[in-house]
Amino acid sequence: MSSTDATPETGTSDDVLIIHGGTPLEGEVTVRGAKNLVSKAMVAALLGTSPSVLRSVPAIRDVEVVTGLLRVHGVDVELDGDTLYMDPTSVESAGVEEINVHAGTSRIPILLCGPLLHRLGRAFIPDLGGCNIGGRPIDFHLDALRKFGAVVDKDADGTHLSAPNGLHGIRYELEFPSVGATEQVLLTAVMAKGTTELRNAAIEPEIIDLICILQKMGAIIKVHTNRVIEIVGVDELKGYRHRALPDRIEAASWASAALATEGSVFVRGAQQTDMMTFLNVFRSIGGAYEVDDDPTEGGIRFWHPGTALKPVAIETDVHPGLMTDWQQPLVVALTQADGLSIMHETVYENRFGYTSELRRMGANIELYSDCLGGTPCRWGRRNFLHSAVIAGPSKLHAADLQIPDLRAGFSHLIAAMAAEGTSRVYGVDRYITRGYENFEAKLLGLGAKIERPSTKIA
Ligand SMILES: CC(=O)N[C@H]1[C@@H](OP(=O)(O)OP(=O)(O)OC[C@H]2O[C@@H](n3ccc(=O)[nH]c3=O)[C@H](O)[C@@H]2O)O[C@H](CO)[C@@H](O)[C@@H]1O
Ligand SMILES: C=C(OP(=O)(O)O)C(=O)O
Repeated sequence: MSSTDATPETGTSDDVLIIHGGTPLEGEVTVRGAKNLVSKAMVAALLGTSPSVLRSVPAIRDVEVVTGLLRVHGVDVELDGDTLYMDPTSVESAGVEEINVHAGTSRIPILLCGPLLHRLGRAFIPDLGGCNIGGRPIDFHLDALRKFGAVVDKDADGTHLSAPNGLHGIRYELEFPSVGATEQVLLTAVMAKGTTELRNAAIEPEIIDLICILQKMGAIIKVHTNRVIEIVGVDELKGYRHRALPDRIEAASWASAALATEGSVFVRGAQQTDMMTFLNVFRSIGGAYEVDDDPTEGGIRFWHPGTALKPVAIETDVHPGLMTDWQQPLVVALTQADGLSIMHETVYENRFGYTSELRRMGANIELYSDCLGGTPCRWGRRNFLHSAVIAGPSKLHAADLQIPDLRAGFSHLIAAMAAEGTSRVYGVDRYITRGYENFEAKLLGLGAKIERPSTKIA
């Protein structure tokens, strides 16, 4: 599967942000619904026989992409402020070309399979987008769909699926607790005939929120201990009303930015329960935080305490471990810690590409083909052997940076804000807007000195 994000292009046009670094970020930002839930919640709306309403929807490109996909299938989608209304009562199949136009850079089309097979008896998956962070196969998805009873045909356009004999519940064990494959099984099993038992499932907060949505729609889903999820198929689901859980990746990105720039940022909407592992790491590094758990106005303030940051040895993992999408902004903060840190990536094959740009800025980061402490990775075959060793503190200096993917891009923004001098970061519109709402306005609100080539800062 190819990725539209796969080939970073040298920025030539206006897709560049000029950052005058060296200013601590101070102030407040608000995070809305999580990118990694909202897009899936939109797919779930396809399963309903009545309209769904999703609140706290962020203005990000992934939402636009899924809106386009739902519309080509005849779903009426309207956005009012941050509330999304989706009416799937006239769902219809769409042509390959129409779907390709709307597939964009997202990985979401793969998740339409189950709902479309239930609603229309067939589905089509184009080449998928998403971040270019190593191989992103869909073998678990297709294997599970086949077991549910789908017939899968690949041709030059993409993958065509049909379900001539309907879909039936399965007993299935994932080789790795894949987020997307768990969602695939959930979205298919809720209306399959009989019961499905999924073992070694992913249990990320976004998945639990998706389960809440499906339950509101009429599904019967039991989350057992030890990564086992049981789904009893039902004949019909109705629409839902739901407020998306806040984006814990965006929240952690702002927290890391506060630490790396020696600032203080209140992230309104950030929730302690979904960020416990991050908060432990943040504190271990020496960062300070305070939780305000007011249900509407609350959030978490993150700040640099004014004393030297401490090195840590950590590894990414599936929930409840340290999220792989938290890794890149944290590494920038670790360039400022006093000593040797290790960040071991166990989820993706190739998620340290961005460190070469940090090295050009003066960071002392080496990549090693070894596991943390020489021990094998927890997930058998996931032994990708990728560790970054960060020797800090390093004085970062300005550079021209080319963003390779979404989270790497935000880490480049943080590095540029922490660095002395003026950096140019290319690819912000192409990559950052996929997952960070109004990031420029938020940066300006925090006192960052940024400008577009055509504008002047005050
Ligand atoms: C839109 C969305 O929610 N994206 C998130 C989702 O991605 P996504 O759902 O794509 O990530 P997965 O959890 O599925 O992938 C984890 C690992 O499993 C592998 N794999 C996955 C499926 C498959 O069929 N075969 C296979 O080998 C992948 O290559 C990767 O090495 O979870 C990731 C892990 O928390 C996050 O980084 C992404 O931000
Ligand atoms: C990897 C990410 O997303 P996606 O799965 O949409 O590429 C991410 O959000 O960092």
